[in-house]
Amino acid sequence: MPLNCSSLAAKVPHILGQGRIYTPNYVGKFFCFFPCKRTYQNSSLQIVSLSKLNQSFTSSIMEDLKSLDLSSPQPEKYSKEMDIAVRAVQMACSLCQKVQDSMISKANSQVQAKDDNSLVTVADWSVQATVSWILSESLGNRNVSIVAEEDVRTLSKADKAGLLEAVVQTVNECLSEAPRFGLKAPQMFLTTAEVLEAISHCNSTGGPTGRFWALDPVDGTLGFVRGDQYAVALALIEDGEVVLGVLGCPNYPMRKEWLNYHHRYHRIISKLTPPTSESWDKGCVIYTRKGSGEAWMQPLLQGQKKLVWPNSARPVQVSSIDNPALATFCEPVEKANSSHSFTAGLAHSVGLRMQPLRVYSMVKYAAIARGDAEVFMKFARAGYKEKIWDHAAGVVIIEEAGGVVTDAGGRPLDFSKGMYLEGLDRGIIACAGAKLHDKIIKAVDASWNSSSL
Ligand SMILES: Nc1ncnc2c1ncn2[C@@H]1O[C@H](COP(=O)(O)OS(=O)(=O)O)[C@@H](OP(=O)(O)O)[C@H]1O
Ligand SMILES: [Mg+2]
Ligand SMILES: [Mg+2]
Ligand SMILES: [Mg+2]
Repeated sequence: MPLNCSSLAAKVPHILGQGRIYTPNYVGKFFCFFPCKRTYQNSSLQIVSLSKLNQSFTSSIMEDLKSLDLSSPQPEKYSKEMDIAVRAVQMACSLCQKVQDSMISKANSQVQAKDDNSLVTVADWSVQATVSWILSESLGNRNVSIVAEEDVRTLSKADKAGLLEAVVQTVNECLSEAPRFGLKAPQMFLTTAEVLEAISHCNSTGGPTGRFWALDPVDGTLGFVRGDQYAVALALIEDGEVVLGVLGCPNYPMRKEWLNYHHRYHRIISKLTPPTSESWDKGCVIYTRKGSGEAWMQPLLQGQKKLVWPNSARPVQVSSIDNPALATFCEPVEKANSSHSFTAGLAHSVGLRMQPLRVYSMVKYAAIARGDAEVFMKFARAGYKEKIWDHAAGVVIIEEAGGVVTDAGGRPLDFSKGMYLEGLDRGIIACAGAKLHDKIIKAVDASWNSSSL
C-alpha cells in the first residue's frame, strides 16, 4: 500500500509534532516529515532531516519504514510516564519558584530543621504532595509506588498546624494550575488529610524488582533557602534500572551564561545577598529515557503560558573536552557533603586547572549533561550512605547525553538495593566522556591511600 503522510501519521501515533520518528532501528532521531515534492514508493512522502544526515542513513530509514508494521505500531516505551513526569516536574518547579520568591522577601518560618539538622521547607512537602497526587491521578493510585525524601512526622505535630496549613494552601494553589501544564486539576480543593495522604503515599522502599518512582522534591534545600540553585528530581526505576529521569532546575537558565555569573558571584560578590530568581533568567527541565541515546531540555514555563511540549525541547549533549587541563569540575557547595581537600588534591594531580564549580543540588548533573562542565565528584564522609533520589535522575540524564557515571571503583551506581546506594565505593564520579572518566578514576586510586578519608 502506498505510504502517504496523512495515512502514516494516522497509523503511527509516535510521529510527534516536532517531526520525531521511532522506527525499529532509529529511535528518537530528529526528522521532519513533509508531504509532496518528492515521491517515495508511489507516495507523497518526503523525509527531511533536520540533522546532518548522509544519503545512506536516510535510505536505511526508508528501509525501516518499509518494514514497519503500520497496522500495529509499537508506542514508545514509558511515553505516558515520561509525559506525566515532565509536566509534573514543570508544575513543581513553578511551585518552588513562588515559594522561593516569597521566602526571600519574608522571615523564614516556613523552614524547619530535621532530626539530622538538615533543612526542610514548605516547598519540599508541597512538591512531594503535588507530584505524588499527579502521578496517582494520571497513572492510577495502585500502580504508583514512590520512594521520596520527606515524611509527615513534623507536619503532623500539634504545634505545626500553621506549617501544615501553608503546605495545604501551596499544594492547592499549584494543583489549580494543572490545566496550564496539560494535567487534570482536582475537582475540589484537597483537604488536609488528602495532602498528608499524598505525602505518605511515597512510602516505597525501592528494591530490585518492579517499578517505582524516586522523588527528591527539593534537592539542595540549602541552596533553595539561600535563593540559590536547587533541583526537583524525578526518576522511574524498573527492576533496579533507572529508565526515566526528569530534572527541573528552576534557576538554571536555558543559556549557559549562568556559569559565568556563578563564578562572578562567588569570587567577587560572595558577601552580598544572593540574587533573587528574577535576575537569574528562568530555568529549564532536562529529561531522558534510558537507551534513547538522547537527553532533552525545555524551558521552564513562564507567567500564564500553557505548556507546549515536546515542541519547545532541544537536545543536550555532554562536552567533548577530554583534556583535564581544559575541564571544569563541579562538586557540592558544603564541605560537610564532600571533601573539598581530597578533590582539590585530585584535581591538581590530573592537571585540572579551572576553579571548581561549587553548585548546590543535582544541577551539577545537569551542568555535565548540558556540556557546561566536564567532571562531577562527590566524596561524602565515611559512613554516610547516599540516597537513590539524590542521584537517579541525574545519572541517567548524563549517561544518555553521552557521559559516564560510576562510583570511585568504576562500577555503575546500584539503584536496586532499596533507598540507599548500597556498596558505593568511596564516592561518585561523573564525566563528560570515557577517556576523562578513566583518568579521574586512576587519579582517585593514586590519591586515596595518602588521603585522610
Ligand atoms: N553529610 C552529608 N554528606 C553527603 N551528602 C549529604 C549529607 N547530608 C545531606 N546530604 C545530601 O546531599 C544533598 C545535597 O547534595 P549536594 O551535592 O547538592 O550538596 S550541596 O548542597 O551542594 O552542598 C542533600 O539533598 P537535599 O536534602 O535534597 O537537599 C542530602 O540528601
Ligand atoms: Mg533534605
Ligand atoms: Mg537531595
Ligand atoms: Mg531534598
